[in-house]
Amino acid sequence: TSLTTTIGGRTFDNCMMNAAGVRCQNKQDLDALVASSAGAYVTKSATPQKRAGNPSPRMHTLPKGSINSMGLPNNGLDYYLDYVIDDQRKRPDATNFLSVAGTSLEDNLAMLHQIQESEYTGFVELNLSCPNVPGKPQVGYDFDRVNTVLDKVFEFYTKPLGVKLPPYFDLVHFDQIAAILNQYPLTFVNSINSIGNALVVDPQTERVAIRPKGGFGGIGGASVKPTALANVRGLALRLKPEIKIIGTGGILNGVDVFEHILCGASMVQIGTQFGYEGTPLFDRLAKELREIMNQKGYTNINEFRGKLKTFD
Ligand SMILES: O=C(O)c1[nH]c(=O)[nH]c(=O)c1I
Repeated sequence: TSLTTTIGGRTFDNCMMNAAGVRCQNKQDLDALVASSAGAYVTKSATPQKRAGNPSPRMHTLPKGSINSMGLPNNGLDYYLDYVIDDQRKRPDATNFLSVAGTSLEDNLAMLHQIQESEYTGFVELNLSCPNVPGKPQVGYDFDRVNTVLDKVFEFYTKPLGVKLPPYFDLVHFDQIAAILNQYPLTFVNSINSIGNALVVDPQTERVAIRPKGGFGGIGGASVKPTALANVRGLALRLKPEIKIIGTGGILNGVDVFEHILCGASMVQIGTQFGYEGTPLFDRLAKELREIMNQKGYTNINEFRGKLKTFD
């Protein structure tokens, strides 16, 4: 049973990888992903300069997932661009993802110009959905800003690029965001980012769980899977077929991977659970997905991608 998948003309021997932000901030993390059975890696979302991020405690684990308000801590674009270019020289046949999350249009354009001029030939994931930079609304929830950003980007950027989107909660919003995205030569769309600005309370101490923003942060893990599947399916039904979908959110087991692919995902990313389990996760998920595929008689993931049934 094959878990290979193709996006933007690049073939990945495994349809599973990490989600940006989790165990991908420094060279050691990324080397571990390279050494793992993950089909690719994505780097921690970069800003032009190194950032310390929000004050701790800024991440808290829950039985049903996690809450975080990291605040975009990262080593700066140069660090990650150097890493992916060095890796590309060593492994020219591998395709990976460089995530960028400027806190302004100018920063995003400056970073993409730098990447465009570089020898990097891999994918860029433009993060339009960081919920945790105080005072900075998520671009993904302002449709005019999404249009403006993509207009400006595709004036000059010619390498394969996708966007990381926040979860939407209204079918009209699926219609609106898909109508915008379908106008651009996007290689992929990654859905979903964490469910932003949730609140976790500790009833013992009667206090919030994390320090930044009065305790408000993005939720990941098991509890977000129904929202993640809805967004993957909602976009799969609306986006032009050349825009592939990366499914992220609520993946703990092989069955969750299967469900994301059934809803239309070509690749899946794992965040919260990868944070807990580390790279052995990818071996476990592949084994579990293969078991499901064998039971159902599928030999590759193309046979069931997007084949979710409805009652009608
Ligand atoms: O707080 C973060 O660093 C963060 N946290 C998230 O849950 N999603 C994001 O895109 C980011 I950039």
